[in-house]
Amino acid sequence: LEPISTTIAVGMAATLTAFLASYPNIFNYFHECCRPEWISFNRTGLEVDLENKLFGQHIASRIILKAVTGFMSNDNPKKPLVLSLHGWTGTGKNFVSKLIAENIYKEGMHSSFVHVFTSTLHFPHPSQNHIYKSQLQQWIKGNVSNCERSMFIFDEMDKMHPGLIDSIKPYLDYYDKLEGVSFRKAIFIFLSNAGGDKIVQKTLEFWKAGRSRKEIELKDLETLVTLSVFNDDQSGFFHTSLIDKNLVDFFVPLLPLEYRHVVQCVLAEMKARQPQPDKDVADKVAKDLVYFPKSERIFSVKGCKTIFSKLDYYT
Ligand SMILES: Nc1ncnc2c1ncn2[C@@H]1O[C@H](COP(=O)(O)OP(=O)(O)OP(=O)(O)O)[C@@H](O)[C@H]1O
Repeated sequence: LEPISTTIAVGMAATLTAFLASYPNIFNYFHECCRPEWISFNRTGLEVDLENKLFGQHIASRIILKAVTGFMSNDNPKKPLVLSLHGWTGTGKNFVSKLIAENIYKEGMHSSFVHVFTSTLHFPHPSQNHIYKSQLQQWIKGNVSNCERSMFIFDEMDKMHPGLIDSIKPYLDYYDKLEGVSFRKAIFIFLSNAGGDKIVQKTLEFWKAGRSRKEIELKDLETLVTLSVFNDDQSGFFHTSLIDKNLVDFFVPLLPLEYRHVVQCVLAEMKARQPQPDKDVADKVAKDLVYFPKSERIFSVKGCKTIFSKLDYYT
């Protein structure tokens, strides 16, 4: 009979060998790298997250699940995935981008393959646009050559200078390779408030007609949003040919949030902080927010945006 210590040692050696076989470079196990161990799409995870964590956005949930699933399950996409998310403030545009990132990258938004640009923060001075342009192009190219499954999120896209948007256009197109780099597996997500007022108008129309919000379909909003974005001279999309060249694969409208959605947001945040969420406190927080339009007071002016700091005050 072998001593127990020998059996354990043999077992450990076998485990170590198997481990080293799957990780030829042990460094990759601990350090994020561009490999399936770190980047792999979890469709069920995204579906469950959209269902349970994103409130009041039935259209966005459906499009995003379909778009991301289709793209990530295609090993040879013809172009990068380009999503343009539109909606009123605090309706979940950044939040849903985070859910996408978390279900693709093990490190979620902290992944070194997820890059966020905020127009007013990263490109504040129009006079520097020529510098921003080449920096942005170099940055995108460098990151995609490092990892083709990179994700780029552009926040406040409506405040981005049209020239800057134009400079990233080639990367969104159907090119096989650009200067030796293929961009076809990258994901670009544009976030903006552009078209948000049209989405509000339509949602209000349904409400006034006594129709359920869930009856609103993408076709009720898509043309409205693209037209208003395209014709809005305040918007960065204006003058750019992102829209007329069909480089955006999906326009994703986010609906304005109602009182009941705000309550859901507060309860979700409470749950994250303590095991027993308190519905009365959630109601109090939601009641103290401002709702519009003035006569009907249906939609939260700031969506779910400010509730987190308010919650500290109520608990
Ligand atoms: N539809 C939603 N469902 C669940 N939580 C939401 C939703 N909308 C907003 N939230 C919560 O509110 C926070 C702020 O929302 P978020 O930053 O996503 O808004 P936004 O649409 O990007 O706003 P802005 O246009 O002002 O940038 C999120 O981190 C999330 O916790």
